[in-house]
Amino acid sequence: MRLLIATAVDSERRAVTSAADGDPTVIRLATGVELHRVPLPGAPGELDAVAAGVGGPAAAAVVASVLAAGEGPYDLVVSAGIGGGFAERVPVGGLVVASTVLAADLGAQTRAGFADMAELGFGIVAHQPPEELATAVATATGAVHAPVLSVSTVTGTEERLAELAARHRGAAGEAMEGFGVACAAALHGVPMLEIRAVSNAVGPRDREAWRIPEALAALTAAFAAVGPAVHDWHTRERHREAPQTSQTPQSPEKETP
Ligand SMILES: O=C(O)c1cccc(C(=O)CC[C@H]2O[C@@H](n3cnc4c(=O)[nH]cnc43)[C@H](O)[C@@H]2O)c1
Repeated sequence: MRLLIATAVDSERRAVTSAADGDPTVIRLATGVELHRVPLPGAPGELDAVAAGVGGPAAAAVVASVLAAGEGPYDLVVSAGIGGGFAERVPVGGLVVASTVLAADLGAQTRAGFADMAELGFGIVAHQPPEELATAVATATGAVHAPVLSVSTVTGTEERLAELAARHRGAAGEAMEGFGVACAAALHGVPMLEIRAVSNAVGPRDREAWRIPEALAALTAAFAAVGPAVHDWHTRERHREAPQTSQTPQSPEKETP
């Protein structure tokens, strides 16, 4: 089993790979993108981590290029990193595993308010990670399992917080890359998850209140714990896909004279 983990920056990538023992093997692709490969903690397989850049466009471009580069095949893509948390659902230092990955600000401003790309007739604004897997990973990591919003602008006011919370009731997290990673994974037919470690509360900008080291430590703990849940899901998926073998004994082949 092989997983591709896309973080935005190097510190997040290191937080992921440091869940495994030993130094990563670095694989430099023709594009210059670096994969940092470690054994998957707690299960057979490998994990390739890439720092794909901040924001959805960079994440989508890099993940799509890695999936096309031939280091796989990958069984799962994970968008992982720090993120904002909606305070009533998850504390700073906590984790969110996305039940839905939502493009929260991709759309148009109309006189009647915001209209998203789906309402405008331009495709989808939500990707669904495999429900059984996301639930198992949330349980294994102690994460909140709820929608995560992908935005291009980090929320920095009460007004914006209220607007997003009203439009996406139940959302627990906000980050920038999930939807881009999900688009790339979907293009290649690979299942996808998003895991966010909360570095700050979504709301009025307060850079002093960000807790990046605590969130990175939570990210490492999450990746130390996900292996068995992912392995069990992958095994079940393989059994679902495998053709049933016949129980009827085969008659011996006739020998040609
Ligand atoms: O507000 C600032 O001054 C500032 C300075 C440096 C970086 C930032 C970022 O917004 C980094 C975004 C980066 O981290 C993820 N992230 C973390 N918290 C949030 C959030 O509340 N809303 C959206 N994204 C967040 C994001 O996925 C990026 O990778 C700000």
